Amino acid sequence: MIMNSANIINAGISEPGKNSVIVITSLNHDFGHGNLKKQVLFDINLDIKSGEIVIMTGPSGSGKTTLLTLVGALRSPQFGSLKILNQELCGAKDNQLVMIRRKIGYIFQAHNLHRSLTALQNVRMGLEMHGTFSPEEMHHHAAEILTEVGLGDRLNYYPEDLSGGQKQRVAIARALVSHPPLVLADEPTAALDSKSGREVVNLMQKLAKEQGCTILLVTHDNRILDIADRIVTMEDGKLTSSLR
Ligand SMILES: Nc1ncnc2c1ncn2[C@@H]1O[C@H](COP(=O)(O)OP(=O)(O)OP(=O)(O)O)[C@@H](O)[C@H]1O
Repeated sequence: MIMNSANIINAGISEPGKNSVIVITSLNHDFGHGNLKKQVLFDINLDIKSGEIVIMTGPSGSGKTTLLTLVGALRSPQFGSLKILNQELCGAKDNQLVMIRRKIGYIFQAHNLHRSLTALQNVRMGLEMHGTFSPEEMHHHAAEILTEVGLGDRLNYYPEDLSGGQKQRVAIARALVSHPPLVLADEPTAALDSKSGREVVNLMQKLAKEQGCTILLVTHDNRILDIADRIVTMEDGKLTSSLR
């Protein structure tokens, strides 16, 4: 593992908020209005440091995906405080949410690859939205990270010609190609057999540690808990425990 400053800082005792990528304070969230109003998150407090891999587990319907989408700036927080990379998302304007999204890599259960694009073209998309790379640079970086995830001989394959594990590896390459400081993953192994699931999380862990990025991963898969630096549990909309 390549040690970077983030790992070294995390090895010691650190103050709340310092070197934090995610700082959540007294966060509540409701769905619906009036009689249909339902509170799904209650007084969430969480501080995740740079370079940490945190797994969130908990029963179905407990609020994990809701919290992940709030952290990912994919829905707007209503009450409390949610700071991602020092940007407050409560009350943030749309363009501020868009800027934050560019700094986050997303990996979902269903890989969400574009069927009409090759593996290489799908990964390139992870760079195109930044608008800072030439076509040659995008090609080079996409081919390089696909080779790193073991798909150097599948660059021009379409998703339908790849296995589930290979598709998820393309999704990981797409999420990490721009070296985002934060990666959010929702059930990344749910559609995979245990061997492919293990390969996929090992790969996420390796790339994340090399790049020094922070990962927040939601899973029901007990077989992958060992990759976490910390495990937090959601129950009935409350974070009930935090184990290191
Ligand atoms: N868009 C929505 N509108 C209304 N209610 C919602 C919405 N999204 C989620 N909910 C409700 O919020 C609660 C939490 O859902 P959420 O998907 O966050 O749970 P989860 O822990 O991720 O579940 P799972 O493990 O099954 O994915 C559930 O009761 C769900 O029905």
